[in-house]
Amino acid sequence: QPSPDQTIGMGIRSYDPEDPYCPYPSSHSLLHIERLCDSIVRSHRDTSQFRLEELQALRWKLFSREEIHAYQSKSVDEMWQLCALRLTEAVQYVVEFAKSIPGFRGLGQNDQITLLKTGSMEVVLVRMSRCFNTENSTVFFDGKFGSTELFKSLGCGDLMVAVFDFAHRMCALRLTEQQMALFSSLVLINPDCPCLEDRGRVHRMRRDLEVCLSHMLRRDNQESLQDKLYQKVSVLRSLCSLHVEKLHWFSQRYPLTVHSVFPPLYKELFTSDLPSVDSL
Ligand SMILES: CC(C)CCC(=O)N[C@H](Cc1ccc(NC(=O)CCc2ccc(Cl)cc2)cc1)C(=O)N1CCC(C)CC1
Repeated sequence: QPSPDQTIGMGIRSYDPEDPYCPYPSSHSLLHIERLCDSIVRSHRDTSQFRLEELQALRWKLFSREEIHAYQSKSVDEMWQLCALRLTEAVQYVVEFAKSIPGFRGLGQNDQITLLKTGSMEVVLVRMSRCFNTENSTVFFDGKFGSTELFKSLGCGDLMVAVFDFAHRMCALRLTEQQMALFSSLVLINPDCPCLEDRGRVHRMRRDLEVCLSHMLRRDNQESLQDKLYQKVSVLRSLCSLHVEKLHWFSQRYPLTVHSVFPPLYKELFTSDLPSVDSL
């Protein structure tokens, strides 16, 4: 007698729930999809770095003129180190999120790292909208909210404008945490990544996540959001390559800083040298 979730909805063949990505014909039981949604939403909540309520409570805690002046008086490499540290922190939470996406751990180590190398920065930029205040264009950084002027000494004003502009546009979509969770998992599970070893398996994961997202948007009566979200992916890619480009510019001018002070995880994810696994 097949167990209930092996026959509900489109699913016609039983599958091993322990290995949700064993190859089976393109059919998913509704229960499988709803379970997948729930587990991704839970993972997002458990790895979101800051709860929305915390960020809401802090959103009018702005830096004073003196504090802003202090940041602007930091040297280029000092400010870069601080931002790289914050970026690495944010990436580490995204790595934990990725590892708890059903099926991700089932991928080969190299494919996990390949997906993280490209996707983790993109998810950081998606999540960043949670700590962005569109009313005064400020972002949570180092305990308070600051505008682009805070980052003047980085010497990459164009990137800052692009990052803040993207945060504005993400906020305009007014995603719920559930929708952000699913969108983040879609950004990470990218079968178009170059040099994937088991592309088929990533494809199957991706297809289920797409079914999850459309299922959720239908439930939220917001199907129009689907196209807007998929359009955001290309902006994310360009924003990430701008980050990497600026990092190369910076590492040429301050090679010692990048090679001695930058957080190890950051060097692996955003530089071309071969990744190691343990620091993940
Ligand atoms: C609270 C949670 C919900 C989410 C927490 C969160 O999103 N933290 C981010 C992480 C972050 C940090 C830095 C950047 N980029 C830059 O600084 C551009 C220059 C650059 C490029 C490359 C390197 Cl190596 C170093 C610096 C992107 C993101 C954060 O701390 N932010 C948001 C973005 C501004 C620019 C800085 C402050």
